[in-house]
Amino acid sequence: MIRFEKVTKTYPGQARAALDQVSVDIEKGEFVFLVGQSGSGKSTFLRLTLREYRATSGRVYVAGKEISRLAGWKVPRLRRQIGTVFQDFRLLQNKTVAENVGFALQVIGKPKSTIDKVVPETLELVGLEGKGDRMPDELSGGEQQRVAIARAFVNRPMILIADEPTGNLDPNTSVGIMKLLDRINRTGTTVLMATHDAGIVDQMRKRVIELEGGKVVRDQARGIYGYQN
Ligand SMILES: Nc1ncnc2c1ncn2[C@@H]1O[C@H](COP(=O)(O)OP(=O)(O)OP(=O)(O)O)[C@@H](O)[C@H]1O
Repeated sequence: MIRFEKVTKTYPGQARAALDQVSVDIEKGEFVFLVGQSGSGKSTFLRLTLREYRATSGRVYVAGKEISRLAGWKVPRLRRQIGTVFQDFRLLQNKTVAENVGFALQVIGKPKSTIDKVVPETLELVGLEGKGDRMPDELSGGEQQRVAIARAFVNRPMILIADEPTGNLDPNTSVGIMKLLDRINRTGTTVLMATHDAGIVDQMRKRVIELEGGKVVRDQARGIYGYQN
């Protein structure tokens, strides 16, 4: 589903590569934690997967396609297959919960009848049934993250990328968010999550890929967080 072949990314003006000859293979349906100290290259890995950047050398494949060579006009189609969730939720504050989730379908041209059916179903899936008419600022942090996950998942992407999704949440709330991501993963969606949350990684026992100075230093099935902050 995601394959990096000797991928190097050097940002303009930087002497050191942010990712250095990284090779990784992630199968459909896997749940993978990406760990490593600040600056180790986690965000760069995620951004290359989304084609926000092109690799300086090497190849990045998503769903069998080599995306570093993808024509620019095909990038939106790629991104539609990848849901994204961030630490800071990134909800549209002037739209209701249902509108935030429905907007993702609206922009890809889905008819209103589909949106009216799928949005409540997805809100129910994330445990927010009945809260569609609320505004984001009327929700707790954990609930706002559930809205963000609903928005990322509403068109059933093949891949869900989560960058520190529990970074702003207390431990109990984080457990709820992880249960939800696990549930989404069980529907067949590949989940790739960058995190500094040792407790969560140790509890979930999923595959752990550790980066250090832009290199993969560990790739462990049913792994633990395993490094000191
Ligand atoms: N746009 C950019 N321009 C120049 N250098 C960058 C850019 N983005 C990241 N870097 C550098 O690339 C390296 C890897 O950064 P990256 O953001 O991928 O790390 P990270 O593991 O995601 O860190 P964090 O945990 O703090 O989010 C760092 O040395 C960083 O300074």
